Amino acid sequence: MRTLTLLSTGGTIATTAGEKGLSVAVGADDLLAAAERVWGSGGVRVQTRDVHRMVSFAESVGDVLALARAVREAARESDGVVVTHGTDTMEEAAFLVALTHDSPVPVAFTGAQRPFDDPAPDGPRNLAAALCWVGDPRAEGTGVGVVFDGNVVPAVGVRKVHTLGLDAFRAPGRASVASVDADGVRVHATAPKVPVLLDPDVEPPRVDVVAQYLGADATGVRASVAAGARGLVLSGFGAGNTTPDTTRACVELLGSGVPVGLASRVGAGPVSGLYADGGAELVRAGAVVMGDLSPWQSRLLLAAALTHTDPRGGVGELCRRWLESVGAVAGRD
Ligand SMILES: NC(=O)C[C@H](N)C(=O)O
Repeated sequence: MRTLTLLSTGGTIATTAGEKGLSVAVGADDLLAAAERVWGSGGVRVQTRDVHRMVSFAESVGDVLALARAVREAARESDGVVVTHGTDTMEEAAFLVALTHDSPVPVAFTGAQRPFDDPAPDGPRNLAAALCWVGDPRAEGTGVGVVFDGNVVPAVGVRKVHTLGLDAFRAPGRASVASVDADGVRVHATAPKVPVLLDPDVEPPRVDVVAQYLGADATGVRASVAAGARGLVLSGFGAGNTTPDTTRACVELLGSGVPVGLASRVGAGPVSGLYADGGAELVRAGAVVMGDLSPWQSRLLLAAALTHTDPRGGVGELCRRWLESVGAVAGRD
């Protein structure tokens, strides 16, 4: 019989209503029992562990690294791993775990938009689908994904696309790997192989995201560096543009050896250095073009790359090769 591991971390899926608002009240065993009422136990054995009990907007990078270590352990002793997690930072947590995951054992993040005690909760069905996916032999070697509202989406490129709707996770411009319903799993596409870039025992350095908005000056850039950021990612306009003040400050930073990643605030599509005095200027100065990754995933990629001492061609080239291998930027040859 296949053995799966369910790791619970909290999130709305595990919350109930109280006087002050929703708070985490339920652990892995109760979540599993609710999921098994959806389609039964599926002939697999599921072992459970509560890693922590938090809403995901309160998690730190250190908390997610502790989760990555729990996933590593679980992958050694089971055929598939499911993580229940808050949706607010699921796209970052799943991505960070994907950067550390070096096993063919599939990992699925899932959660809910409605609390555990909602009269029509989505959590049990999402969890049932996630267990069904990682318990399917065709999931082996597909890495880390997010299973939500019946879709299986790879962690790389995934975004939360709705604040409250049930169909809350997509990777715009990328295919779903599979779908899951009461009939079982339908496989649609091959998941990209994700090269390991981060040791989960190593805390990466601080990398900040700097937002762009009409008339933004360079205060955010300067404040981040003053606060100790070893790299920055710009959440740029459109295909990756920045205000003149931001461009000037970042060109200066790049000149002094601080890596700057270029991403977009748009929500879909790749960035490209097109405009003089905007993205083109930054790319000429050596900014790392983050392809279609969100600023939040880009920031974790750059932080992970910075844990490597003197990588061949530098940190920017390490990111570029990684982005190319997961299909986030176009290949050179
Ligand atoms: N739907 C959710 O899970 C949102 C919740 N605030 C969380 O991220 O923990």
